[in-house]
Amino acid sequence: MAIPTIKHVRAFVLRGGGADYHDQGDGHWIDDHIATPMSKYPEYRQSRRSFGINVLGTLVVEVEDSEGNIGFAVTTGGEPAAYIVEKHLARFVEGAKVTDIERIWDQMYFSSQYYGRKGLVINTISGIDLALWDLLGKVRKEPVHQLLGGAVRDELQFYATGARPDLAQKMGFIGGKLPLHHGPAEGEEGLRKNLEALAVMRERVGKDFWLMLDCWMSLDLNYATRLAQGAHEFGLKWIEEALSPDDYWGYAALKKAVPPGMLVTTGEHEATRWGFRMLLEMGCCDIIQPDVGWCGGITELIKISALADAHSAMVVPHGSSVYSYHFVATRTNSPFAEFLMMAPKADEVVPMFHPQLLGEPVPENGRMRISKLDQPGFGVTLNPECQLHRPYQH
Ligand SMILES: C[C@H](O)[C@H](O)CC(=O)C(=O)O
Ligand SMILES: [Mg+2]
Repeated sequence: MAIPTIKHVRAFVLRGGGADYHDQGDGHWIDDHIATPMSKYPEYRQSRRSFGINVLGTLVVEVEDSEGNIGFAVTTGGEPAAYIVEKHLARFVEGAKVTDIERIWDQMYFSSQYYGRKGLVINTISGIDLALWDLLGKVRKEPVHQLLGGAVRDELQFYATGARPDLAQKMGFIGGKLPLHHGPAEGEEGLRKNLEALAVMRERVGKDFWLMLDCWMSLDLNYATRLAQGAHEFGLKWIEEALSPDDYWGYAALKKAVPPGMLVTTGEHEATRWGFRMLLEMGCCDIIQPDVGWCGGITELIKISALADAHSAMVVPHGSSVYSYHFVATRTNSPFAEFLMMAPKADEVVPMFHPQLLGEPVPENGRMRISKLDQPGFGVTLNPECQLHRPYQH
């Protein structure tokens, strides 16, 4: 069979939720006084949008081959990412074969290393990489999980992230991860309130349901240690992203300091095999949480996951909807998945990247049959009602 070549790469920007899931309206639980590294400034404490968490918006990458097949993906990155796609990285994609994914990744990464390596540039590379996997799946008429070697289980099991683990329990999820509301600048009273919120939730869900705390990089080592110790009596399963992603030394110390049985997790703002190598070799955590749309895409996640396996660490990707479902299905060291509750009150299951994707599967009773992921590529289409904007062209 002749292998098609890639003819066009296009980058668009979209606003309003979706892959940039922090880009929500007023009153959403995800923007309600959540502890962040900016919480030390009172004026940026109440809302993450106030410091600009949603300035970028969604990046949509489309790749089209010589036979008219189109692969696409969404991630965070917006207009600056669209610029990088069109003005820089497109040259490594156009003209390549649809199977050249590994070489394209290598060229994108090393040609942008002098200004890239992490953050926006790796989000951008991830978006292109996911679009290429989607295209390959469409060309081969196979879902991405089959291209990755096939599913190792019949269904995925999910925990839910959101303000209402008690409702998530009723919806069949195996656990609930609460956002932490108060950072160190809110002192002892804030710490008390954090523990009270956990205690209230434990009371509501009973003793066996998993409860976790997502600290979104907001703490220091001392506070994180005290929070973990205080949370132990309420059966906290894990403390997530307690420290700055750059503080590998702090994570290694935190992992030693938490009560026995409590897990330390992090990695959603980490990128590439080299970043995760730091986390794994320094003994920073029990579970790594790469975001498929931010860590380098599927091509890089394969490497990150193999490294984690060799360190006996679990890989439970952060959010990222279908892009992580197809991966988690194929790995024994990814025993469950995250579902971000994007309903404003976290009281119902809505597709994580709503409204941008059509055909986006959601867990039912906290589970998803792998047969829900059997369409070619990632099995989703762009919602034609979303207004695509193409700010740059090459
Ligand atoms: C709830 C967290 O602050 C964040 O918005 C999502 C996240 O970190 C996670 O799902 O994990
Ligand atoms: Mg998190």
